[in-house]
Amino acid sequence: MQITEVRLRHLNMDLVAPFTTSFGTFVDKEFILVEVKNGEGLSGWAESVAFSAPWYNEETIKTNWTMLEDFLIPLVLDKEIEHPRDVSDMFSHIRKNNMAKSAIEGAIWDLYAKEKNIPLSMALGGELEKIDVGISIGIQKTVPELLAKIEAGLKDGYKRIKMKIQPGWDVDVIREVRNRYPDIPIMADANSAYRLKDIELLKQLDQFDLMMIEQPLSSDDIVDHATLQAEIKTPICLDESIHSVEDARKALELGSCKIINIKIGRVGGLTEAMKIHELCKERNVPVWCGGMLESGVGRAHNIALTTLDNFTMPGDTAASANYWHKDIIQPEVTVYDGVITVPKAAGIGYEVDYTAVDEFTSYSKRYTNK
Ligand SMILES: O=C(O)CCC(=O)c1ccccc1C(=O)O
Ligand SMILES: [Mg+2]
Repeated sequence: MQITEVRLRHLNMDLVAPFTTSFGTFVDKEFILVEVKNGEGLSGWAESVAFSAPWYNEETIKTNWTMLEDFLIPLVLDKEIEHPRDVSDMFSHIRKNNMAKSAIEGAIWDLYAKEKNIPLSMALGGELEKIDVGISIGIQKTVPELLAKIEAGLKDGYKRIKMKIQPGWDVDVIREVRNRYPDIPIMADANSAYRLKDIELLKQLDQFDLMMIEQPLSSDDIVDHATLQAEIKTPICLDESIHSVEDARKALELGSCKIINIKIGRVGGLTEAMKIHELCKERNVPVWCGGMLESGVGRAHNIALTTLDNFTMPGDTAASANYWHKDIIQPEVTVYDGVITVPKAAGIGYEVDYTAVDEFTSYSKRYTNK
């Protein structure tokens, strides 16, 4: 396959409600949408999940744009690409910048699947036709507001409730949630808000029968997490700490976690995500697909990846309407009883709505060698 043109667009979409994590609050989502074209009029799509500020990882929209423009696009434009799985090797001499790499690699996977006229899920080797999803609920101002959000999530049928925690919004809040809902699957995501010195507090979480605690300690740590995991019963799930299959191997060998959250952008693309999935499958470690408040395009990629058979825990890919007044794909992602039916159309399986894309685009740029 050959990419003859790349188009980057900068979009900004308002969230239906603010989303607060231990590192900050989102009221809208700025992101880069990548479109790669071949000579036959087909387009492949993906989005960068980098945020406007470097508060989840070191990447930002601007660093991603620069990496794409200066390094990554020139490496793929007009090059003969035998298979999208080769793209990550073409980028291997460029350090880090995983979200930038993933944005173009994902678009090439979509284009490849469209050229073959098969769904992206099939191109990845995924077989599930329906996937289970949960919902991620941000830090709220009050416990009643949190309980109301949980109630709504349960009513929509989401298969598990993830609540964000941070110092001051943790043990007491989870206790109230547990008292109100003794049996539901709950997990907590700290986004690296604690340190090993908080171990006594973290041990208290064991009483609530949580499915897991996600990324309690530093975003670059796997050593202290191993110490913590040895001291608590609740499974630790790593998110921020895992950037590659090598990171995953080391974390599993150290005993730093029992579950891994796979985010395509964080690990540099679908090919690396599949490698982590494979490693975890060999070692009987369950994985699930994390979310980054994606538009429908990123959501579609998450859905395709989740069709691989070791994605045995519900992911964060909730319905479009949970985030957006209007999404940029047709149809939007819908969830019934906590289940998404995997689309069967070619590529990402949803049509990108150019009118909606234009509405949210503040600037764009075309790259060709001509
Ligand atoms: O609903 C989603 O897309 C996931 C929400 C979420 O938990 C999240 C949102 C923004 C940044 C990091 C995270 C995370 O999983 O840690
Ligand atoms: Mg997380």
